[in-house]
Amino acid sequence: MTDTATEAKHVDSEIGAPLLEVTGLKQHFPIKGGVLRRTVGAVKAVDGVDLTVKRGETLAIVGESGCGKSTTGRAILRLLQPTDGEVVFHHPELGAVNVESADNKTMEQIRPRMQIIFQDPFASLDARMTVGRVIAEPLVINKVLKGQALRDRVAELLTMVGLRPEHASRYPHAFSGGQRQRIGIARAIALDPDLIICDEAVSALDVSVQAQVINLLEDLQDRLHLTYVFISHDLSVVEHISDRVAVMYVGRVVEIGNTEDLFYNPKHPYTEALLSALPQPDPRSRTEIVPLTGDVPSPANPPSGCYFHTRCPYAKDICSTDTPPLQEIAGGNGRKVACHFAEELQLNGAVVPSPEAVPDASSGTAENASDNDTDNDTDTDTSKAAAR
Ligand SMILES: Nc1ncnc2c1ncn2[C@@H]1O[C@H](COP(=O)(O)OP(=O)(O)OP(=O)(O)O)[C@@H](O)[C@H]1O
Repeated sequence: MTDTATEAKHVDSEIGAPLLEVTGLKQHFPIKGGVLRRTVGAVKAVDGVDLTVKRGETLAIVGESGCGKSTTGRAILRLLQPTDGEVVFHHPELGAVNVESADNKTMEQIRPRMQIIFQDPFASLDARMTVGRVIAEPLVINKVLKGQALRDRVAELLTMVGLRPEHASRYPHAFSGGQRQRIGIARAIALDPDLIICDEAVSALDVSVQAQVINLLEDLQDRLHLTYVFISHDLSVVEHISDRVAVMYVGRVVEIGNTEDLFYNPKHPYTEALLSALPQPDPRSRTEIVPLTGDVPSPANPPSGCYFHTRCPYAKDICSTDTPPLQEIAGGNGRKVACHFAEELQLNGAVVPSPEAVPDASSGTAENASDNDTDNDTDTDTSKAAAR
């Protein structure tokens, strides 16, 4: 399929319509104990997540380590079989499909449309595969192309991510971190997906390379009408890339809303605490830091009521007994918050670095970014060798 055909394929799809609707999603992992290895409990990694992802948008999922971001991503794609809940994917031809209960034939049709990019795209791949084979594999497995047409498509994909067709014959270890992530992106877009889950996709990269890869993701989103779920612990990156943000705490979404609203006017005390730890461009503008005292509760044994009450500076009696539902707040521009006092609390937002403060990645376009990666990446020697 040519690049132009890829772009045209999505023209009829309505930007802004729901692409993914997640309701009550749970992913519990059994805890085994005793000599008989009986199930004695469960790690409630994801414990009732509700969110909607609109076609064409970037929804970020943020939260401290262990709050269930990655597990949510994997359960959405059914890389894990969800314990409970619904994941409805709006397939361009099949319409609304329940992913969690779809049969094998339907899954074969859905899987190509939902892809994932990991922090290390090669961790689960055979290091002896050439870059060309890595990118071609999904096209081969799904019997989409073969022979010269396959080689042409791989060359096209390499060019689309800012690499060169001749890179197809090289091995992943010869590339820098930024280039390896570009290869992972080429593989993810090979089947012309609707949705890509980016799981800490730029977290391991040097900051300037990170900006170039983000630019590439944004460029591809425009060209291919992609929808992203962007899982990250880095709020500066999230502020730059996302249209909306879901904040997770111990397996649940506690706040979800438009990025700007949520960053400058948070409504959940946990969001306020996360934002107050952000570096601020002007120290005079620093708002009071809300310290996150204590540890994140174990998802195997979460507290009663609101899971955040044990660390919340505003907690009252009701918070330890009653679980606040995630619900839309009045005049909140569609914002949903799971806090008994969401409409009463006056919380501090963040003064985050403006997009200008993110290193200029304007030179990181598809044409020349591979060279910039090699210039800026820490893995300079091997990447320069690969570029030669
Ligand atoms: N296969 C598993 N078996 C048991 N527990 C698991 C499994 N996978 C994840 N967990 C637990 O589920 C919880 C959520 O993990 P998850 O990786 O989804 O969090 P996260 O927010 O993505 O964190 P990080 O940013 O550190 O990756 C953690 O307590 C983790 O230890």
